[in-house]
Parts: sequence; structure tokens; C-alpha cells
Amino acid sequence: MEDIIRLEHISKEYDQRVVLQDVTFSIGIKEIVALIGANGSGKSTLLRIICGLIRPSSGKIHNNLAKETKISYVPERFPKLRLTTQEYLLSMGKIQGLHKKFMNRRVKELMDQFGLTEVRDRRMNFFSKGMLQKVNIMQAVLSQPDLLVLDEPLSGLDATSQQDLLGLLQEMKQQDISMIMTCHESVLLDELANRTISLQQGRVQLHSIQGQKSYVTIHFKLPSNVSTFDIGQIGGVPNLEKVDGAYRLQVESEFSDEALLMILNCNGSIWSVTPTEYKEWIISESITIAGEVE
Ligand SMILES: Nc1ncnc2c1ncn2[C@@H]1O[C@H](COP(=O)(O)OP(=O)(O)OP(=O)(O)O)[C@@H](O)[C@H]1O
Repeated sequence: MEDIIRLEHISKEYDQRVVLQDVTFSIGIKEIVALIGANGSGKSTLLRIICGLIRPSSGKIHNNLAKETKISYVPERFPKLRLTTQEYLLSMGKIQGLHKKFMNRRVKELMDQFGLTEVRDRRMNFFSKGMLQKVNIMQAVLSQPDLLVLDEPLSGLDATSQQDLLGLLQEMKQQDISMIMTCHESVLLDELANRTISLQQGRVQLHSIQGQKSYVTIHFKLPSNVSTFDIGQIGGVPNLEKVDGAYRLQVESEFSDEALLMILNCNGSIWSVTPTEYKEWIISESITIAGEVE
């Protein structure tokens, strides 16, 4: 996968206190990276460094695109401004130097996409947390960034607003926007992220990527004179359950033929064969922490 940016040996100190240490990784084009870790592990600091809001004490960020990489930031909190969404977005567009015609079209498009057209003339100080978070994301995507950096995008929202925003982030994923975000919600990890990077005390501890595992569930019955069925002979990690006098066997797809053959060899009757796909996190790189960060 082609990279958008690469962070190399990023460290950050505040008053000689090490907050980030030797952080190195890349963010690929169309990739959604979730940054996880305990409170105070340095996640927000790293996001702000990626956006250029603060400087690292050492290390470099390389822009790997042929053009200048457009990076936009969605901070954790968004203020209840006494402006309408339309007024706010148009002034943000102006600050960002966007062309008036493009801006008008883009603001309208975003209002529709985020479902805020009906409240476009209402001041944001009357908005719910979920609506404010939508505006927060809208201001960041106004200029169509290559990389969107989001700090806890679902935090403090109720379940309905979380689902609503998750849907919008998924739409953006389809539009090929790369993202890096901090998150505590497993729904963001499971349904959005392709990769997780775990920070511990300012250091990268673990990289994992989301993979797809295929299984086959075989529902079958054995004749009454066959009392045992030895799943130990099937490869992978098969799982056998007895359900209402019949059996339900789950095997990894690559071992399904040998499982079916075994059932037939036992004169079993096969009732159904159902393929299933599961997402799972696969550890791609693990780093041992040599020394504790003070
Ligand atoms: N401007 C600052 N000056 C001094 N220390 C800071 C500053 N910003 C952050 N820190 C410290 O850096 C450490 C990492 O903070 P950071 O906010 O990056 O962690 P985090 O992983 O995002 O935590 P959380 O999940 O609670 O948001 C913390 O100990 C914090 O107190």
C-alpha cells in the first residue's frame, strides 16, 4: 500500500518529561488507523504533531504524496458557537482560502450529507452534542483533505448519535479519505479501522491489522450406531456442538473438504453447509518496551 505520510522516530518532551518516544509508522492511502492506549499514553499529542499543531522534540514526518498532503483535524471538543452552521462553515472556508463558488457548493453538499440542511439557519449554541460533532467533522472535510485526523470522534455521544456518525465516517471511508483517530469505542475499531496502533507510555507497543477469516458451519447427523466423531483429525481449530441430537461443526474454510469427507465416511447425513466470514485482528508487529518512560 502506498503511504500518505511516514512518521520517523518522533519524540516529544514537555519540560523534560518524555511524552512520546521514538514513534515510527506510516499511514497508507485509503487506510483507517486507530490509535489506542491508556489515558495519558500520548495519543492526542501524536495527533497534534501529525497535524502540525505542535512540533516534535525530535524526529520527522515525511509527506509521501507527489503534491502537498492536505491534513485536517477534528478536535475532541467543539464549542457551542453563536453562529449558524452555514455562517460558520462559510467563514471557515474563507479562512482556508477556498474559492467562493466551490465553497457554496461544498457547504450545501455537506449539509445534505450530514443531515443538517433543515437546521442550517439555527445557531449552534442550540445544537446537541451529536450535531456539534457533525459540524466539527464538516469543518475538517470542507477542503477535501487527504488525511483526516480525529481525536475521540464518538466520545460523549449517545448510542444513536454514535451510529449516525459511524455511518458518516464509513461513507467517507468509501470516498477514500485516509484517517487516523484515537478511540475507545470498539465499534469504531471493528467497523471502521483497518489497523490499530497501540501506544504505551509514549511508545508504540503493538501494530495489528484487520483480517478476514472464513469458516464453514456444517450441520449434520450421524447414524445411531456411530457414537464418536473425532474432530482431532480435522486441521485448524474445529468446534463441534451437539444440538438436538444432531451436530454443528465449525471449521476453517480450508479444512471444510476434509471435514465433509469425514462425515460421509461415518455414513453421516449433511443437512446444511454455511460459509461465514469473521473479522479479526492479527498482530502484525510487536515491540518490546525496553525502558519505562518517566
Ligand atoms: N501542553 C502540555 N504541556 C505539558 N504536558 C502535556 C501537554 N499536553 C499533554 N501533556 C501531557 O502529556 C501526556 C500525554 O497526553 P495526551 O493528551 O497526549 O495523552 P492521551 O493518550 O491523548 O490521553 P487521553 O486518552 O486522556 O486523552 C499526559 O501526561 C499529559 O499530561
